[in-house]
Amino acid sequence: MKEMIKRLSLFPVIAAIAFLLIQVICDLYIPTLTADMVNNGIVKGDTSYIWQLGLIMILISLGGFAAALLNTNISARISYKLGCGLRKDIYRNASQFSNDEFDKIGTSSLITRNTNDVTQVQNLIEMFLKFLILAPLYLIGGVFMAYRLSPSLSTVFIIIVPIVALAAIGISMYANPLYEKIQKTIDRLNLIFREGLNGVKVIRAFGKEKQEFERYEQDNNEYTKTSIRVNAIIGLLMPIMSLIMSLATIAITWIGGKSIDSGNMEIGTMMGVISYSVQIMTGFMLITNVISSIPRGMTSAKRINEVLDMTPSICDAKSSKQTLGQEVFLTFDKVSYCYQGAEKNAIQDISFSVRKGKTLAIIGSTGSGKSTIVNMIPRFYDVGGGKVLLNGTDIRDVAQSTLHDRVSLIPQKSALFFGTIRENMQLGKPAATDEEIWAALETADAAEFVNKLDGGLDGVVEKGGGNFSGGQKQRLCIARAILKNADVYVFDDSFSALDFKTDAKIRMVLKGRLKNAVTVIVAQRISTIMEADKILVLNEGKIAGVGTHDELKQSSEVYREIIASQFEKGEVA
Ligand SMILES: Nc1ncnc2c1ncn2[C@@H]1O[C@H](COP(=O)(O)OP(=O)(O)OP(=O)(O)O)[C@@H](O)[C@H]1O
Repeated sequence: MKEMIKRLSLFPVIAAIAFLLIQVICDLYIPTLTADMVNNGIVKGDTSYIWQLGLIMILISLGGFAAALLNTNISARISYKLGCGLRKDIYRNASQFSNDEFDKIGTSSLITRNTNDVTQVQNLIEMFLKFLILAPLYLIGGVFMAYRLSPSLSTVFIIIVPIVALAAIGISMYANPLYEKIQKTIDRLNLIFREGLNGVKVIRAFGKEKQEFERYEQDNNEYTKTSIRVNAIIGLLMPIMSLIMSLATIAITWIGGKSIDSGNMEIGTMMGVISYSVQIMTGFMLITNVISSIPRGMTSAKRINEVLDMTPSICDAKSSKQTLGQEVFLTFDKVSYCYQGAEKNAIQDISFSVRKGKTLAIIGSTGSGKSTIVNMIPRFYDVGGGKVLLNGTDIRDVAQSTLHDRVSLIPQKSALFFGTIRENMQLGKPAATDEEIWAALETADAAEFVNKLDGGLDGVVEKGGGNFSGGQKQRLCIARAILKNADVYVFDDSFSALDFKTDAKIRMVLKGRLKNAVTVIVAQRISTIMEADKILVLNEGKIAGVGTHDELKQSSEVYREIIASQFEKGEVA
């Protein structure tokens, strides 16, 4: 929470607290004036004193009202600005994360932290500025003012206030871990809900709706059970406080009544002390209302700090050279990588080199490490051993922005964004003209269907490209990637949704267009890669063969098995 408080601007906080103090002083002064009015005005029948004091009381009440309004306004501004800053920083930090950090925290948890957790912290700060300071001031101020009126009557408060305060602290400490559990369950609920919505078609196709619903229901019940438990504990506070304060009021009336009887106390004094008991009670009520926000807000602050303190494992070295060599070539030199928590390397001792104008193809069974290799090229993961060199320079010695400028990646999963075709294409080259975009679409065999869209380049792309078929999405992604002027073009299984004819047609046009760059193609189909200058055959993360199609047919058993399996399916022409 300290880190959250450090983010607040000093002046508005001081202003909010100052107005709060004015409000409390005004509120606390009223019972003393009431006692004075009863003892010296009403009992003695002094009308002018009653008018005079009445006017002062009205002015003080109005002052307290104005101060409360200003405090509320400033507190809301402070807390909303804090929330805005936190969301911005979480977004900025998370956008620097490498895949390792995303794997560690999880996308769903990041979303919960950026929404729910920020709101909890925001609420706590607002409550803190409005009530959390007010409550102890009412308590301490009320006891102090009551003591000034009657030391004997206020001994009742001196005994009960610490008891109730200790009960509140104890209950809050007990609730703290339960709030942590609640936040984690919300993370899981979000994860299952998100997965369920994204994969709704698969779930239906496999008839797994019931199992998925049960998985969700289990966490949902857990969340409800824990929330009910927390509320039952926190809910104890209010009745306990009410009971104690009622007993206190009875004690004050009894002791006060006896003192008035024996002529040792005036009636106004007892009325004043009872008014202070109401204010002390209000202080406790405020604490009760906000006490649940404290552990919840603190848990959320901890979760937010985890994201803000997380330094991306992949960052620019201080010695980052800003330039790459002029001669275009890509080299992997004995590269190995092991995913976090995995028992063995996903890829092991991978070495190859490809020059400008040449195509390297990577083939292998699922899970053999193809995507892992291509993710190393833009440094989405850093090598565990060995090195990756672009144009002769170790990519870790280059600023990431320079590297990303020179690498164009078409990921396995087509990523299109809500907007227009033009906006999506311009991600590849922000200043691309319509002619350039049409030329790229032509190369990717996408011009024809884009032409038929209402609005052409202004045609709408729905979220995730939902209004296009799998093959159309892949073609749009290819067009976007080749618009970018890069040294390396990486196609990670980007032709899989295309029919054989379109696949061959696009690859032929691409060969001419990308003649000044290195092309890396990952594919499952032999027909997609058989014309490549060099084919890398992967098996369980290791190289099982390197060569051209004809060479591998002779030398690689794994390659022959892949060909045989595809002949059986009739996939190889
Ligand atoms: N984020 C990850 N965390 C842990 N292990 C992973 C992760 N991503 C991949 N792996 C593991 O690394 C190995 C290689 O995976 P990779 O995705 O590179 O294979 P692939 O050849 O591209 O597979 P596919 O053809 O199915 O896409 C697999 O055993 C996989 O289970």
